[in-house]
Amino acid sequence: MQGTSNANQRIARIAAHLLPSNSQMMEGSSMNLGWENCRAKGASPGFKVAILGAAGGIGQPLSMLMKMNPLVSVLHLYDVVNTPGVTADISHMDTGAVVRGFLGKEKLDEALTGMDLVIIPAGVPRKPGMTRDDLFNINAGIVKTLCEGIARCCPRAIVNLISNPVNSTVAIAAEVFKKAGTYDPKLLLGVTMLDVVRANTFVAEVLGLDPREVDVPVVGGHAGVTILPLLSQVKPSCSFTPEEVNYLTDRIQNGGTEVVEAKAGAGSATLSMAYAAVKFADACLRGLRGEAGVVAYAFLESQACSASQPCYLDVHVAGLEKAKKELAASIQKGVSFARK
Ligand SMILES: NC(=O)c1ccc[n+]([C@@H]2O[C@H](COP(=O)([O-])OP(=O)(O)OC[C@H]3O[C@@H](n4cnc5c(N)ncnc54)[C@H](O)[C@@H]3O)[C@@H](O)[C@H]2O)c1
Ligand SMILES: O=C(O)C[C@H](O)C(=O)O
Repeated sequence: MQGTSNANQRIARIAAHLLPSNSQMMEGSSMNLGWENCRAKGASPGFKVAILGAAGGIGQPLSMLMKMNPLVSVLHLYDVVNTPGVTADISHMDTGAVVRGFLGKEKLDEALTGMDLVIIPAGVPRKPGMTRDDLFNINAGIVKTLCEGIARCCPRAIVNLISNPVNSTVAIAAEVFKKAGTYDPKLLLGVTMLDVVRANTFVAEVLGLDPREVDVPVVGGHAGVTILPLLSQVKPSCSFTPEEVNYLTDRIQNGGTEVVEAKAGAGSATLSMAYAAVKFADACLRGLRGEAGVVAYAFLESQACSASQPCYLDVHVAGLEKAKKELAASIQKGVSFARK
């Protein structure tokens, strides 16, 4: 993730055709476990998923929703506080996944061993007046430690990274995995699905449609101007006035701040984030099991948009240069932190 091409890491299309190699590699590995081995006592066949930061504002509803996902057979809940209570509570739900709780740093490796998918909402949230980048000093270290565990215990797992600032934490994770020799850009995904969820909702409001009928591609990173809603690519096909474009772009780019201010010091988006994280995780699991045509957006390193192969976005997206500049700086900040 260096230079211009780094700034271009942004599109995520988790299409099933990208993932067969991943599935194949996992078949032969001692970590992964084909469908049969994924069977836990009392559970249906399915995937093993760990949530790191499971007792938090996002972690709790996310754990509940993942327990309801039929593709999950084993759910590991890890946090440095309160995991036993959350685990006991969630484990009483009469759905297929078996739930296990892991409390404290010494349990991290156990929580991660054998996982197919690791979702990370660990870290502190914003308060009014803060930027996501203001969280860097605390969250960078948390993400680094957790990713070192992933490299040790489940190097072929898909990682869904939620902890902010996503534009830098993904770079930190990538550096950790590179150092461990386990980095595969296809497996490391910064979660920007909440931007898509918000865009669908706000665009549907303007168009007078049901949000479930609306599909707004949102690319780029996950902070202010780095969030790039592609309003010309909305489905169903439609057009907006310049005023609508300004209103929608501003609202989508600042949706997180809208929630932070409304919560007035009690944190940032948790419930909509848990919903978005599950939507994204479900897309990953469906891709992983070989389902065709699964498409989602995330923040990742993409060779498709390198300097030598300009991406079509370079031509069409207003604000892209601004986004690239800010992304390049955020990525570099993460890289420098991880390398020091
Ligand atoms: N990507 C996105 O779209 C998006 C959306 C909303 C929030 N976020 C980010 O998600 C993060 C979590 O938000 P929240 O509202 O759930 O915060 P929270 O404070 O409610 O929960 C965070 C949890 O992380 C745990 N934690 C802290 N250090 C840990 C460690 N070393 N290992 C494991 N767990 C650890 C805490 O104990 C806590 O339970 C924040 O950084 C926030 O900015 C991202
Ligand atoms: O805005 C935040 O700090 C949390 C999150 O990134 C969001 O978009 O809601």
